[in-house]
Amino acid sequence: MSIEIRHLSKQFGSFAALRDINLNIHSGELLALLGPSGSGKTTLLRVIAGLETADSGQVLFNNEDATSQPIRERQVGFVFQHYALFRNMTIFENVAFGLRVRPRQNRLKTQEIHERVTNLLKLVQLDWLADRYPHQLSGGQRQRIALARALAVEPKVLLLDEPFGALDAKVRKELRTWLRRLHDEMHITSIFVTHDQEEALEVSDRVVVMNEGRIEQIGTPDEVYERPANPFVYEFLGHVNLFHGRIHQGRAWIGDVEIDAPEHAEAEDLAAVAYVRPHDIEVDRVMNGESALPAHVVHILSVGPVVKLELVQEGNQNKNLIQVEISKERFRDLQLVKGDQVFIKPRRLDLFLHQLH
Ligand SMILES: Nc1ncnc2c1ncn2[C@@H]1O[C@H](COP(=O)(O)OP(=O)(O)OP(=O)(O)O)[C@@H](O)[C@H]1O
Repeated sequence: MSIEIRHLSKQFGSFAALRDINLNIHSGELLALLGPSGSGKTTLLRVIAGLETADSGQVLFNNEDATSQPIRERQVGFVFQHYALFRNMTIFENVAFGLRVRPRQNRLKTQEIHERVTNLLKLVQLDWLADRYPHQLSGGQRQRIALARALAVEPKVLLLDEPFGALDAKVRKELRTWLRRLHDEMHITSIFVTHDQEEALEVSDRVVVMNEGRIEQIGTPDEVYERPANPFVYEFLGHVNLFHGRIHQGRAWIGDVEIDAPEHAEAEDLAAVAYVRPHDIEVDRVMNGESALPAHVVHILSVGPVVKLELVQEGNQNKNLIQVEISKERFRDLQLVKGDQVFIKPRRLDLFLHQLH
């Protein structure tokens, strides 16, 4: 089932929770809605589900307007952050629940219900827990059962609102991989709300980055991470260093370092900020080429395959730390210790005009 969202807006009193949202979700896609708290992710999910009505705009399921379609006709399955399993029912009965409460004329035969529930429990790899009660399961197991229960009624769309939000970091990571694999087998159009960037980037086919009720960028995890559309996305997705400089007729200067900026050919001596990821900064002990920024090392973190350096730019008023990531081999070649002077140069950067942000 494909989903199209057209010019969707929603106010709560005078507060705009969604502002002119436009989005196409492909059939079978796993899409993450990512953004800070209050950015409108849950509201958007609830409007798609039919739990909330928008003030204006449309939701189309398979090109048909679903805006006024009641919830039960939308065939959506839900999984929320807090597993809402029935405490007095076994795991098997929890998963079977949606099938048992169907009107008699649509209800499967007892044997068919048994088969479907058994298959689902196998799919979430918890068939051995069928006779237990929810309190006898771990948080991660309960979320997998919540997912099996949502899938039991064969939804066309699966909506997951921070499904792993209440779990500890290790279990979250395991369930991420597991959800990805499950989705690859089932191919149900799924929308997944999270404020955890790593989770969104690891699990989804595409990420929708939201902020203050608007979509800032839509793209594959690679696209939004490697080519952020604007400063908000840059800062929200991973660490980024900011260097202040100027742009003039297609050339930019950060300190003495001169950079091509063809996309700013029209700029006439404007203040700009360069956004540079920690792994996109070159470090050397000597000035390599005509220009580089002098800095000194204030901290070294050398655990794991990547060495993280914290530097302070010399002669710079603000003592903001510059974070740099280099390989262990490069670190060994440089033989750096705390206090050493280095010269740095951005290998790749994005320039944004200062007055716009
Ligand atoms: N029923 C409501 N009445 C009034 N304001 C609401 C209501 N529901 C949501 N809001 C407001 O709308 C904004 C968006 O909320 P929403 O829950 O969609 O954000 P979110 O991105 O999912 O945040 P979180 O990650 O914290 O869940 C918030 O500022 C919230 O306070």
